[in-house]
Amino acid sequence: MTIGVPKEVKDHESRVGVTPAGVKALAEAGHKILVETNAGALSAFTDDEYQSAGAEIVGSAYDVWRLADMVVKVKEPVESEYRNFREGLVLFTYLHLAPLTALTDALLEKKVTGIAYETVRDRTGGLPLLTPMSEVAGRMSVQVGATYLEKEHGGRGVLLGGVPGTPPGNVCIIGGGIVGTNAAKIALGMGAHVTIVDMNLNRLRELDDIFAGRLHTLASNSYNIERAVCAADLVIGGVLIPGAAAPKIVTRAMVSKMKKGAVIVDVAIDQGGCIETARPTTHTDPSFVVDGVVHYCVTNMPAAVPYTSTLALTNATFPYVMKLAKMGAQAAIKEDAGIAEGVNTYNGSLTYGAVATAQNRGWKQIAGLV
Ligand SMILES: NC(=O)C1=CN([C@@H]2O[C@H](COP(=O)(O)OP(=O)(O)OC[C@H]3O[C@@H](n4cnc5c(N)ncnc54)[C@H](O)[C@@H]3O)[C@@H](O)[C@H]2O)C=CC1
Ligand SMILES: CC(=O)C(=O)O
Repeated sequence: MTIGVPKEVKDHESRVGVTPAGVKALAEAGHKILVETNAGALSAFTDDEYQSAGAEIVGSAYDVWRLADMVVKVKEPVESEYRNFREGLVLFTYLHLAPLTALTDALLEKKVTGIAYETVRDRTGGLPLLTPMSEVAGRMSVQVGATYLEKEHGGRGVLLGGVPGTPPGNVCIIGGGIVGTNAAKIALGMGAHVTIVDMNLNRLRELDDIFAGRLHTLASNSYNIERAVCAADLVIGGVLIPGAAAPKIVTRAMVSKMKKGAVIVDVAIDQGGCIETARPTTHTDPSFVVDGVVHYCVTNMPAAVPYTSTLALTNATFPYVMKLAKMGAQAAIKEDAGIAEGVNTYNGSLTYGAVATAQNRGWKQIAGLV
């Protein structure tokens, strides 16, 4: 199979879909790998390293897309990349289609097989290709939030850990999954007072055990959420219903009652955001203020730490890249129920129910199409 690795074009996206180590393993297995020049440069991988590992370095993104059977990326294509879509192309990347109707239309129109990292499942029902970036974004969310809490950045001037004789900052984390757990680790490490809200009571029990009672757990309902966000200096949004548009569980009215200079980091913004006042932002222009509350809603947070993020992401994605290359997408989808769960578009059909619900359109089960 010919595998294409284009340079990412989304704002400040500095990760890359395959590392030189991945290229070496693919080349040894007999595959041809086309890497766009400088695709790995911001993750500290040079063209020379890719070439030594067995890749062909290609001068233009257009040629990488045109010549590849499967394109392996990191982020959902931006509009300027849609022209590269063509029938039969396999695209393996984050897609986050629920809030992205134009991208969904383009993939369907060109009959691209779109396999979304964020909906691939493992045998335990987990999301193995979302997890590593949720770990990164969860940990980052607290350091970003701490920075925006500084007066200089529009915040209320609270040091999360406080110092002896002063109260610590209050961190409220909505969603106790991978983002939430990793945010809690860092916030507790900094000495903050941490509350974590989830609708899954068993998850709250696990968190209580994991953190040995060092954080407060709260069942998710609008009464509890309003009280918790109003008391918070930093609110972190980490709610997910896989593939679906995130539910807006922190409302505009709640935000209006928050402390002035408090900070919201809505990590779930890639699925539309779980805070009603959130809208997607970029690393170039990451924040805005609503009702005196600073909002940070960058849809590709891990791009800020590309060396860590590329390694963490490709550690997880690479076995799937290898399997898709070895078997071909159709056979891999038939054989591996977890990969089948990743298929969001196939031969002109939408194949993921939660995306269809978010966009109010029809869909088909992938099992009936391959
Ligand atoms: N902005 C960025 O750069 C990044 C964004 N993300 C996003 O972060 C979000 C969270 O991801 P993960 O932590 O991996 O998901 P996860 O599935 O591990 O955790 C989500 C949690 O939300 C909880 N939840 C669902 N509905 C809820 C409700 N109504 N109230 C309270 N809790 C509720 C679930 O019970 C679960 O514990 C996703 O949208 C993911 O795509 C992840 C990485 C990077
Ligand atoms: C998960 C995701 O959207 C990201 O890592 O950019």
